[in-house]
Amino acid sequence: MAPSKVNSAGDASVSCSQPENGFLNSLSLLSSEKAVQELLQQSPLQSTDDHLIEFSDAMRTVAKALRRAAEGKASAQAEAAEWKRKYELERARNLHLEHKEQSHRENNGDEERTENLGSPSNEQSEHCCGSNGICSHEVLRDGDRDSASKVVPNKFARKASFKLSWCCKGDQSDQHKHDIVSFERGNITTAERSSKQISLKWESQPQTVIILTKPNSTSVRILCAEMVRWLREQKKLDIYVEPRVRAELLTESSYYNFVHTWKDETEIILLHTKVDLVVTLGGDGTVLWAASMFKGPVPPVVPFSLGSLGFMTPFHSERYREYLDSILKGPISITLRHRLQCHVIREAAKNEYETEGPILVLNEVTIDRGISSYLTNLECYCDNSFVTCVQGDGLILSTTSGSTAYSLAAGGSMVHPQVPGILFTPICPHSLSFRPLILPEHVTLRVQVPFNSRSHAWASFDGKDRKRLAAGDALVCSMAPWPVPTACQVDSTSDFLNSIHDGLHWNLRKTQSFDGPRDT
Ligand SMILES: NC(=O)c1ccc[n+]([C@@H]2O[C@H](COP(=O)([O-])OP(=O)(O)OC[C@H]3O[C@@H](n4cnc5c(N)ncnc54)[C@H](O)[C@@H]3O)[C@@H](O)[C@H]2O)c1
Ligand SMILES: Nc1ncnc2c1ncn2[C@@H]1O[C@H](COP(=O)(O)OP(=O)(O)OP(=O)(O)O)[C@@H](O)[C@H]1O
Repeated sequence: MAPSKVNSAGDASVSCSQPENGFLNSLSLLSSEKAVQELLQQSPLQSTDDHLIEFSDAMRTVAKALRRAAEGKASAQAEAAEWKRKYELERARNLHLEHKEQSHRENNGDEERTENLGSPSNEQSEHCCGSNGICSHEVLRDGDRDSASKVVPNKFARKASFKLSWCCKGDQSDQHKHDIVSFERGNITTAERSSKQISLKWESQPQTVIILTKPNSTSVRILCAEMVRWLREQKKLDIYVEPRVRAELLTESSYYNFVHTWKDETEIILLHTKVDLVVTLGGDGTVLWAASMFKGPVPPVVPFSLGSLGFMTPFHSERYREYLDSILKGPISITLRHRLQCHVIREAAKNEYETEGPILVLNEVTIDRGISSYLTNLECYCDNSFVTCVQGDGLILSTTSGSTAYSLAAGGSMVHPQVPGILFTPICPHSLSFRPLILPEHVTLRVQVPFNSRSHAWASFDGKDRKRLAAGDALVCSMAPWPVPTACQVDSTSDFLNSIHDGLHWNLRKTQSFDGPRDT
C-alpha cells in the first residue's frame, strides 16, 4: 500500500496544510480525505493477512489429513484388489483340480458320472467355469451341430491341452517358471531370468479355431472365406466366427452352414472353454478386439496382418497355409502379453468395493480431460503411497505391449512386451519435470478425481468404452492374471525388433559417409 503523507512532526498532512486560495484548499482537503481513507484501510488489511495465513495453515493441515485418509483408502482398495486376484486364482486352481478329479473318475469308469454325462452341457460347463469363465483345458462341449444348426446333446470332449516351457539360450526346459533368485548358503544369485522365450507344445491336436475379422474390409472378407474352407477341408477343424461374419459367409454360399457362432454374452463368456486357437485378420485393433472378447483366460492368438501398421500382427496373410500348418503342429514360440485389470469405483457407491465389472486392457487405460477445456487434476497412488498429482491433459497407464501405442506418442519409452511392468505416462503435463515412469508389475495403482476438481475426467480402455469419472470417483488398476498369449513369427524379441524397425522406422537415419575428417 502507498504510504500516507505526513509532515515533519509526524502528523497527517490534513492538519498542517496552509490554504493559499480556495482551489488549493479544496485540493488539499481532497488529498487529506484520501490519506485518511488509506489509513483506515491499512489496519483491517493487516488483520486479513493474519487471518489468511492462519486459514492457509489450517487448510494445509486439512490437506495433510485428507491425503493420509486417501492413502489409507488407496491401501485398503489395493489390498482388496490383491485379495480378489488371489481368490480368483485360487478358485480357478480349485476348479481345475475338481475337474481333473472328475475326469479321472470318468476314465476309471465311474458309473454315477457316466450317467451324468447325459445332462445338458451348458449346465455342466457353467458349474465348471462359473460366471467369470475360468476353466481348465478339460471341458464339456456343447456337442456338434446338425445340418439345421441345432445343438445336438453333448458328448464328453477335451479341449486340446498344451504345455508351456521356458527356453534360455537355446536350451529348453520343461520346468515351469519358479524361483527367480536363489540364496543358497547366503549367496544371492539370479537363478532364472524373468522374461525368457516361452514355447507352447500341443499335447493333443487342436480341434476348434475362432476367426475374428476387421469389419468392412473386402480383402479381409475374401481371406476369411478362403481360410474357413481350408481349415475345414484340410485340417478338419471346427470353426467359430462372429454372428456378423457367419451371416456374410451364408450370403455367399450355404456351404458355410457348418460354421459356428454365438448368440449372447453368456456364450461369449464360455468361448475360451471351447476354442483352442484364435486367428485374427486385421490390424492391431483386431488383436485388441479379440483380447477384449475374453474376460478371463485367452487361448493362443495368431494375428495375421491385414492392416497398415500391424505392430502386434507378425504373420503375413499371403502365407497363411504355411503358418497355420506349422502352428497347428507346434511347438510355437509365444509372447505372453500382460493385461491390466481396471475397476471404476464410484464415490456415489463408496461402500461397495466393486461398483462396475472389471475391464481388461491389452494396451492401456487412459484418464484424460475429454471435451473439458480445464487441466485434469488427478491424484495418483501406488499401493499405499502418494505418487503425484497429474495436472495436464491426462495420464496413460499402459502395459508393455501398449508401450508402442498411445504411451509412445505421449513420450513414454518403448518396452519389450515380455518385460513385466506398468507404464505411468502423463499426457502433456503442465510441468517441466514430469518424466514418465515404469513401475513393477505387482503394484496396484489408483487414480482419483479430487473433490475440488474443476471438471470431470474420462477413462477409456484400449481407446474404447469411455466412462466419465466425477469428483471423488477413482480408477483402480493392477496386472490381470490372464495374459494374451500371441504366437510369434520368429520369437518374442525378433518380432518386437522387426515391428519397431518396419512399423515405426525406429532410429532410421542415413549412414554417415566415410569420406571426411577422421581422428588421427
Ligand atoms: N495419439 C495416439 O497415438 C493415440 C491416440 C488414441 C489412441 N491411440 C491408440 O489406439 C489404440 C486403439 O487402436 P485401434 O486400432 O482400435 O484404434 P485406431 O484405429 O485409432 O488405431 C490406432 C493406431 O495405433 C496402432 N496401435 C494399436 N495398438 C498398438 C500397439 N500395441 N503398438 C503399436 N501400435 C499400436 C494401430 O495399429 C493403429 O494404427 C489405443 O489402445 C491407443 O493406444 C493412440
Ligand atoms: N471384429 C471386430 N468387430 C468390431 N470392431 C472391430 C473388429 N475388429 C476390429 N475392430 C475395430 O476396427 C478398427 C480398425 O481395426 P484395425 O486396427 O485392426 O484395422 P486398421 O486400422 O486397418 O489397422 P492398423 O491401424 O493397425 O493398420 C479398430 O478400432 C478395432 O477396434
